[in-house]
Amino acid sequence: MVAPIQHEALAEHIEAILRNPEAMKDERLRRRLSEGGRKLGITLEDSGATLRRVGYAHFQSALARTGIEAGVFAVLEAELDRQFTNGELAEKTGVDPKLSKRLLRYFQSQDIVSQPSVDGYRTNNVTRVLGSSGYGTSLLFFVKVMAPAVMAIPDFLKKQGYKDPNGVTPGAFHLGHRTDMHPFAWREGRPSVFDVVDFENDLARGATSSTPLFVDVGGATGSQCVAFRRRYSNLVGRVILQDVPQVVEQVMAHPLDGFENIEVEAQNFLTPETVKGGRAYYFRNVLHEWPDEKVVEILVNVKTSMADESVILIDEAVLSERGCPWRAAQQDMEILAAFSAYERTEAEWRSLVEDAGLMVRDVRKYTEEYEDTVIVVGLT
Ligand SMILES: C[S@@+](CC[C@H](N)C(=O)[O-])C[C@H]1O[C@@H](n2cnc3c(N)ncnc32)[C@H](O)[C@@H]1O
Repeated sequence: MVAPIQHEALAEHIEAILRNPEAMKDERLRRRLSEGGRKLGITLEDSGATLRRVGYAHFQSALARTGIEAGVFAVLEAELDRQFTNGELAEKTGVDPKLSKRLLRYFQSQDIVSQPSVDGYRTNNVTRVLGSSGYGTSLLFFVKVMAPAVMAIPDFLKKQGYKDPNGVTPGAFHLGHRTDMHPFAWREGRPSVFDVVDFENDLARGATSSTPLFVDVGGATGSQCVAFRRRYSNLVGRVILQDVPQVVEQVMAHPLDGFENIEVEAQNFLTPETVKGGRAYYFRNVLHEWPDEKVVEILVNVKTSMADESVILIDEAVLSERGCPWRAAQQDMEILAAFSAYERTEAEWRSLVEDAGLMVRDVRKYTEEYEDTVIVVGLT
C-alpha cells in the first residue's frame, strides 16, 4: 500500500534537490524526477500559467537565441565557478547595461541562468548547454531554420483541409521561409546505432578486405562512416558513403576529420543499389523524409542487391502508440514542417517493410527521449 503523501515534506525534499542538484547521481532516478517534476508543474499550474506556458513558448527560444548571439551564455560558461555582475557582463558582451539587466532578469526567471545575489549572475545546467558551441549552434538552427517552418504549420494544415500531408510540397517549411529550397535535417549528439548493433559479432563474420561491410545510404557528410571506422578500427572490409552527386562533391572537397579508408560514391537510392552483397545498408534519418510509396521503392532498390547475410538498418524514431515522449512527438512536428512527412510507429514501419517483400528481424530502441531505434531488416 502506498503511504499517504506528505505534501509539506515532499515540497521540502524538492527544494533540497534544487539547492544541490549535483547530488543526484542515479541516472534512472534523475530522469524519473525530471520528467515527474515537469508533469507535476503542468498538472498543478493555474489557468493563467497554462496560458502563458503555451502561448509564450516562442519567447524562450527567441530570447535564448539573443543570449547566444550576444555572447551572454558563452561569457558565463567560460568561468563556471564565478559570479558576474551585470556591469561585467555588459562590458564583455557589448550589450547596453540597461538591456543586459532586462535580459538577465528574464533569463533567471526561466532558470536559464542563476542569480545567487542581487547583482550576481552565474552559469547553471541550462547556461552550460546554451553556452557550449555545439548545442548553441543547434539551438540557432532550431530557432532560425525550424521555427519559421513550425509557425507556418497552422496555415499549411488549414490549406490542406487538415489531411495528413504525406509528401506534399510546398510544405510548411516553404511557406514559413517563403522559399522553394529543399530543407535539410540535422541531429544533436546522442547515443547511436553502434550502441545496439554488434557489427563485429553479428555482421562482419568471415568478412575480407573486399566485403562491403557498411554502406551508409544517404549518408550526407559521412559522420556515421567515420564513427564506424573509429569504433571498429580492427575490422577489415569496405565502408562506403553514398549520396547525391552534389553532396559527394562537397564531401570530397571538405572531408570530415577521420574520413579515412572510406569510399565515396554518387548513388541515387531511387534506382537499384549498386553495391552488391553489402553486410549492412544503413539509412539514418533518410526514409522519414519520404512518403510511404517512395520508402517501399527505396527498400526494393536495396533488396535487389542483398545477399542472405545482408541487412538493412533503418535508424529512425519509432514512435510509441501510447505516451510518446515529448521530444519524439515534437520531432514528428518538425518533420511535418520541414518535409510534409511523418515519423512512424513500429506497425507503420513493419507494414512498409512487408510491402517491400522484406522481413523485420529485430527492433532495437537506443534512446528513450527521442525513441531513436534501429530496425533490422533482412530478406527472410
Ligand atoms: C537528412 S539527411 C540524412 C543524413 C545522414 N544519413 C545522417 O543521419 O546524418 C538525408 C540525406 O539523403 C540524401 N538524399 C536525398 N535524396 C537522395 C537520393 N535520391 N539518393 C541518395 N541520397 C539522397 C540527402 O542528400 C541527404 O544527405
